[in-house]
This record gives sequence, C-alpha cells and structure tokens, in this order.
Amino acid sequence: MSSTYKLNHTDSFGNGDAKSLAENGFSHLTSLAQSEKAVQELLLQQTPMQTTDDHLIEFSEALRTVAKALRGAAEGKALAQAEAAEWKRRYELERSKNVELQHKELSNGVCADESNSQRIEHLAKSPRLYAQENSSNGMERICSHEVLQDGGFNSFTNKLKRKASFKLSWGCKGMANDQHKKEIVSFERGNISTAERSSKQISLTWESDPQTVLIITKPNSTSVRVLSVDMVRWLRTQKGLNIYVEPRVKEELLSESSSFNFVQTWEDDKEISLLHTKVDLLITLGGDGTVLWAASMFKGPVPPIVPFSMGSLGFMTPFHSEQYRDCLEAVLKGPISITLRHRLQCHIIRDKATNEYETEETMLVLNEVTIDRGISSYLTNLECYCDNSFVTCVQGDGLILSTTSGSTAYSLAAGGSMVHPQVPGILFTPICPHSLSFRPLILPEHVTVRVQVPFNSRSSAWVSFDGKDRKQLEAGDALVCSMAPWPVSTACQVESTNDFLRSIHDGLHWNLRKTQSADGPRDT
Ligand SMILES: NC(=O)c1ccc[n+]([C@@H]2O[C@H](COP(=O)([O-])OP(=O)(O)OC[C@H]3O[C@@H](n4cnc5c(N)ncnc54)[C@H](O)[C@@H]3O)[C@@H](O)[C@H]2O)c1
Ligand SMILES: Nc1ncnc2c1ncn2[C@@H]1O[C@H](COP(=O)(O)OP(=O)(O)OP(=O)(O)O)[C@@H](O)[C@H]1O
Repeated sequence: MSSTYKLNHTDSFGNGDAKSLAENGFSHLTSLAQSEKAVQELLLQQTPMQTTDDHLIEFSEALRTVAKALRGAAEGKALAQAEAAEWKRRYELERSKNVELQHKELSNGVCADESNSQRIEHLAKSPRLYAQENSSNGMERICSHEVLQDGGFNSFTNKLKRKASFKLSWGCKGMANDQHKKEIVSFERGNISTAERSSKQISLTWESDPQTVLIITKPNSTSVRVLSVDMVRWLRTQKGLNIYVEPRVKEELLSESSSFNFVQTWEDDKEISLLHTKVDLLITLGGDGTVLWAASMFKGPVPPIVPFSMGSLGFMTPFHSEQYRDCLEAVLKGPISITLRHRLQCHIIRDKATNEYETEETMLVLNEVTIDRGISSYLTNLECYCDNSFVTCVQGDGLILSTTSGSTAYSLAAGGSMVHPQVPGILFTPICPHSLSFRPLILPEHVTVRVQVPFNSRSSAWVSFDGKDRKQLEAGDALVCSMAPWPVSTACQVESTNDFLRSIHDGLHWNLRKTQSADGPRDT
C-alpha cells in the first residue's frame, strides 16, 4: 500500500525543520566569530589607506543593498495601491447600485420586507462576499444571470424590472443529464485523481422569454443598413420584441420610415451603463470589430451576443446574415451553445498619482491590451511582473497581453499560440523582441500582470485596448492587468470547439497543404 499524505499550500518562504535551523544558526554564529577574527588580523596587517578604501567599498555595497530593498518596497506598494483602488471602485459601484435600487423601490411604493432590507444592507456593506455566499450554496445553477448582474438578490430586483432570466449548464454534447458536476480533486491514500473536467460545453436555456434586443451595427455599410431595417421590422412585427439601437441607427431608421418610432436608444453614458439591466440579447451586424465595439460598451455584465458575419474575416461572428430569421428563431427559443469569452481588466497607475485612488478608469478588453513604442523609434523597455514576481524585461517593439479569444488576432501575428477561447489564461506575447530566446508565454487566469516603464527609460510607451483608446505611459507609469469578472458570451453556430476550428480553417486556412499522393516510396 502506498503511503498516505496531505496536500498543503506552503508559503513562498517555505517552512524548514526547526532543529536544522537552530543547528544552521549555531554554525553561522561560529563561522561569523571566526571570520570576524580573521578580518581583525587582516586589518592589523593593513596600511591606514587600504582600510579606508575597504570601508568605502563596504559602505557603498551597503547603500546599494538598501536602495534595492527600498525599490522592492516601492514596487510592492504600487501593486497594493492598484489593488486597493480596484476594490474601492467595485465597492462604490455596488454600493451606489444598491442605494439606487433601494430608492427606486421606495418611490415605487413597494414595501420591502425585513429580510430584503437586511439583504440590501448586507450587500451594500459587502457585495462581493454576498455574491460568493449566494453562488456557492450547492445549487445546480452555478452561473446565473442574476448573480452576474445583481450580486444575487434577483427576487427583489425582479419586482423592479422585467428581464428574461436564463440558466447556464455545463455538460457534454448529447448527454441527457447536462447538470454541472464540480471538478473534484481527490488525494485519498496518496493517489491524486480528477473526477470531472470543470469546463465543458456551455449551453444557455431561457427561463423566461427574452423581451428586449439591442442591435449594434457596423457604420458606413449599405448591406448592414439594409439588413438592420429588415431585422428590426421582423423582430417587432413577428416577435413583438422591444428594440434598442445606437442613436445613429435610430436616425437612419427614422429617415427610412417614421413607423420606426418604437425603436429605443440612449442619450448619454449613464444610460449606456444601465443597458445591461434592460437588454436580454445583443445582436451584432458587422465583423469582429463590431463584436469588440459592442463588448466595450458594457463595463460590467454583458448580455449574450448573437454575432452575424458582415465583415471579411469573422472569427467571432459565426452566423450568416442570409438565414437570420431561422437563426434568431432558434436563439430566442433556446437552448443555445455559447462560448464564454473571458475579458481582461486593465488600469493605468500614473507615477504622478499622489494617492492610491488616483487610478484611471478601468478598461475591459475582449482581445488584448498592447503596450508598444508608438511613434518612438527607440526600443521599448518594459519591466514585467506577475503577482509580484519579476517575469522579464521586454526590449523590442512592445508586449501584448491577450485573452484566449484574442489569441487569433494581434497576438497570433506576433507569434503567439492559437488557444481555444474557452481556455482561461493570459497570453504574454512580445512584439519583435530584440533577443533570440524570448518565446511567448501563457499565464494562468488568476494572476495579476504589471508592466512598468522604468524610470530610466529613454522613451515613453503607448497602451491600446482592443486596438483603440491609445494612451501614453511615461517613465514610472504602470499598467496592471488581470482577468475581469464579466465575460462575454457569444452564441455558437454549432458549439464552441466546432466553431473555433471552423474559423481557423476558413478564416486563416490553417495548415492547408496539398495532400501527398499515395504513389511513391513506402516503408517495407
Ligand atoms: N498585426 C496585426 O495582426 C494587428 C495589428 C493591429 C490590430 N490588430 C487586431 O485588430 C483588433 C481590432 O479589430 P478591429 O476590427 O477593430 O480593427 P481592424 O478593422 O483593423 O481589423 C483587424 C483585423 O483583425 C481581425 N480580428 C479582430 N479580432 C479578432 C480575433 N479575436 N480573432 C481573429 N481575428 C480578429 C478582424 O477580423 C480584422 O480583420 C485588435 O484587437 C487587434 O487584435 C491586429
Ligand atoms: N457600432 C459601431 N460604432 C462605431 N464603430 C464601430 C461599430 N462597429 C464597428 N465599428 C468599428 O468599425 C471598424 C470595422 O468593423 P468590423 O471589424 O466589424 O468590420 P470589417 O472590418 O468589415 O470586418 P472584418 O474585421 O471582419 O474585416 C472597427 O474598427 C470597429 O471598431
């Protein structure tokens, strides 16, 4: 029988044996006393000038050690400040949302019972904890719309608005029982085994009928414009849905016919920030850029997206516009397979910021965040850390931190691997590194990556988010990046893996080669 053992988390310092430590400590003391004696004997033999030089060298080494320690402490502080600011931002966001809902409820005259008010109080104090408690109480529904959107108090918010609810379930294609089984790691009797895989094909099943659809369209395209007119009319007359479009599109529709005045839109950013509470389904008409654009409008939870291909490549747009009616019929009925695409949340910490709350607005990316040399002709010099551990210094044109969805975009062009979008991870791909040994990395999804422009950098660097919103990073500024809690779910044509393979075959002609003919030399 193999021996039994326990798996434990250990800290990075390790916990050595106390006895051997004491012994080591004793032998250190003895050797220290001996070396001190040796140093004294040496000093007696030396001239006064030599002694002064030695002292100066020793002193400068000590100063260097202190400077190194101070730099380490400053780096640790910057990271802690970034984290504190992010938590504060989330806390304020949740709190203001809850207070707003509470006010709405009072003004609607709905009498909140005691348990609801306690829950609101609890949420306002500790939104994240509440969401976790709620989502881990052994229910089969492990990732519900309500949990992502409202922190779990759906019965209360249902009184305030009408949103279609749905559930996500993890299961194998074709399996009758698609109930999610948690991944179980067992280490009984010294044997480690996993019972279930955590990430299976995900399907979305509506629990109540979707009622509101948002349509986002690529601008300046006649075919998109023609299709959007037809689709809006069909969704309204045949499906009786409420429809939101961008202000530009509403104008286009009204210029077509005044009968489109039922179409809704928004006026400012505040209204955009509330869209996720009203919209059940998001339809995009365009290419991958339109999907990126639509996702970037949602700084928090994103409604499920049905992307129609009206561009040239369409990695994330599996649906054909010609059959849009059949496709939307199927989606509105459900269940549908989805790809849950992770996003990265990024924020810039300015060296000039005087306190930890002075971070800039958090940016969410579906493809990647890129730090490059911009218009500068010098090499970028970027110090990279992963959870406080030094990774490397990028010297080249720049660095791409990509999601797995973005692995087939810019990261691919820079030599990164193609990764199935359902794999959670952060790709660390250099752009033209001036080194023969810089291979791209894939980091696990739970890490925080920090990229800093060193104080002695010759030039500044530039950040862009999904290829947009360029910002300058001066010496001393840093970009902090981690996995966002709000993924983007896109409907699949068949299912996630089939769609991914189809897109790399059709879009990139991956590994296309004429098949070798059967005639010719063979192994005997
Ligand atoms: N050298 C490069 O390959 C390069 C350079 C700059 C930007 N980009 C990519 O362009 C994206 C912005 O896209 P856009 O449409 O707004 O700009 P765009 O109009 O310049 O199009 C960029 C191209 O990248 C494709 N693309 C976008 N996301 C993709 C994905 N996840 N998988 C495969 N291909 C994808 C698009 O279909 C399009 O053909 C950026 O996020 C970046 O990934 C690539
Ligand atoms: N609703 C929108 N409002 C403003 N800009 C948009 C919108 N939708 C898309 N864009 C921008 O338009 C550009 C082109 O969009 P998209 O990539 O969808 O079309 P495409 O270039 O024809 O398709 P493909 O990328 O497949 O070749 C992108 O830069 C995108 O950011």
